[in-house]
Amino acid sequence: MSSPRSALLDVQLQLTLHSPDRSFVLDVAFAAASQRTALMGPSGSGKSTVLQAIAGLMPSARGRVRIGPQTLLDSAQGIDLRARDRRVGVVFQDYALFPHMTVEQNLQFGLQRLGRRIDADQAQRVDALIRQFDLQALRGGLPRNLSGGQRQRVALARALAIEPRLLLLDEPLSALDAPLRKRLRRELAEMLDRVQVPALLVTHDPQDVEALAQEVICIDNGRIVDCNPDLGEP
Ligand SMILES: Nc1ncnc2c1ncn2[C@@H]1O[C@H](COP(=O)(O)OP(=O)(O)OP(=O)(O)O)[C@@H](O)[C@H]1O
Repeated sequence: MSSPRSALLDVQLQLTLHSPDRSFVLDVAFAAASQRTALMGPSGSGKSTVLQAIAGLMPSARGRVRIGPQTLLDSAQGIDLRARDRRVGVVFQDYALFPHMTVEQNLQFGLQRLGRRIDADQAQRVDALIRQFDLQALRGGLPRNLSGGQRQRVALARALAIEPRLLLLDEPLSALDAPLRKRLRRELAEMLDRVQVPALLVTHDPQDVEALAQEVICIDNGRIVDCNPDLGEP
């Protein structure tokens, strides 16, 4: 498949996951031109696997991943950047904050190289994110003492600390109850507008798509499918 020149995100991935009793084959190709794209599909269809492969967390993935002009993976050309070098920020379903680290340490984590302290520019960036996401009063607190909304802000700020080329959000609202979900959906939309980093967002919820995405890609059983299949009605 050729990649449209205007694509922000150009993805073509093949991989197989094996367990003793079954295998799952993922074979997808899609391009997204929008700043915010939703990836929708039923449970088990491969959404998280796509995000992990884009982030470089699936070593067996083959194919191609480009963000604008940057190639992160091109198996035909022998390019396969390590996860750290891809500069892809991930917000996991349950936020995956490090429980023993403070808010500030969570934000610093992605910037640290083994055994080294972060430099002055990086510390400034963390400070700016703490201000931007209104986390000043919480910077020394531990994740277990934060509300769902505060955790979401920390997770997003942490993903942005690495100055990502792309943000991947894996069901960022699914851990929340309905009223909070509604409020945080709005806040997330505003935050994503503000940060101006392209985002690919996994969700099951059409309301998330409406509020957060300009384009939708649908996946089923490891394949890209038509989001609005023609039902053959007159
Ligand atoms: N090691 C493995 N061996 C075989 N199949 C696996 C393995 N790991 C995951 N799978 C399967 O891969 C498929 C895709 O999983 P994935 O987590 O990407 O789905 P998903 O669309 O994100 O689902 P959900 O919406 O429930 O989070 C699932 O059917 C899952 O059972």
